[in-house]
Amino acid sequence: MDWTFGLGIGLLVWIAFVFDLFGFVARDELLLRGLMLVASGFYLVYYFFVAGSPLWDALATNGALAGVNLAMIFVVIAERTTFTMSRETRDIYAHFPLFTPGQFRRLLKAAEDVRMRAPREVTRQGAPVERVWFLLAGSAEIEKDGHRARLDPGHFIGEMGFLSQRPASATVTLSLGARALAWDVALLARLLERKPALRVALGAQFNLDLVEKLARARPGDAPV
Ligand SMILES: Nc1ncnc2c1ncn2[C@@H]1O[C@@H]2COP(=O)(O)O[C@H]2[C@H]1O
Repeated sequence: MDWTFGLGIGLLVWIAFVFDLFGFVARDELLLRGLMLVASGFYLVYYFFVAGSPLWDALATNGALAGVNLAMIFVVIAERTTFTMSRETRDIYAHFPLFTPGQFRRLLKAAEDVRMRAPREVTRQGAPVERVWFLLAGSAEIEKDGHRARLDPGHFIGEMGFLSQRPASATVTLSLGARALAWDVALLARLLERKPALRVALGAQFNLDLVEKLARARPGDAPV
């Protein structure tokens, strides 16, 4: 095949070099990977045509690298978008605006989705918090020092004890038919240790939840 175009097949290597160069200065992982993938394409064409017969070793190794890069591009896209989430998962994700889709998937994977077949006490005032809960549907009754209040869906339960490493500040009972996500505190702590970005996101989400709970209370309200 005639590759001269007046410039020679070596032009492909220079074009690939420009894409690689822009890739190396890109700060965004997806952009970097995309540019490197395009560069790989030019290299592969070059290796195919540069000699009398294709340079199979170079084609195989560079092709494999391009394949891995392409797979990682799909992973990064999945981490950044909600494309692959079911409608139900997307509805739950709406409660977690401070998480990237990827962080949310990780958090959800560590959770148990529990539906209450009977009212269930999930924290007891003064006792250690065993699980952090997020109420998705139904309601919860909060009882503290004889005062009662209702908690609606969209709030955490047990986050105060988890954050402060103190016993539960109130007794909370989930209603019959309620649905909640539950995280074992030891497993959650381990997960957050391994994933610092997730720890930051969950910390911010807890803060937001506490602000909403505080905003509902009026000065002089009963403690719950
Ligand atoms: N005033 C309040 N308003 C809303 N939720 C509360 C209030 N007090 C306690 N809770 C919740 O009840 C939980 C009891 O266990 P924690 O103290 O770990 O975390 C507490 C909060 O999730």
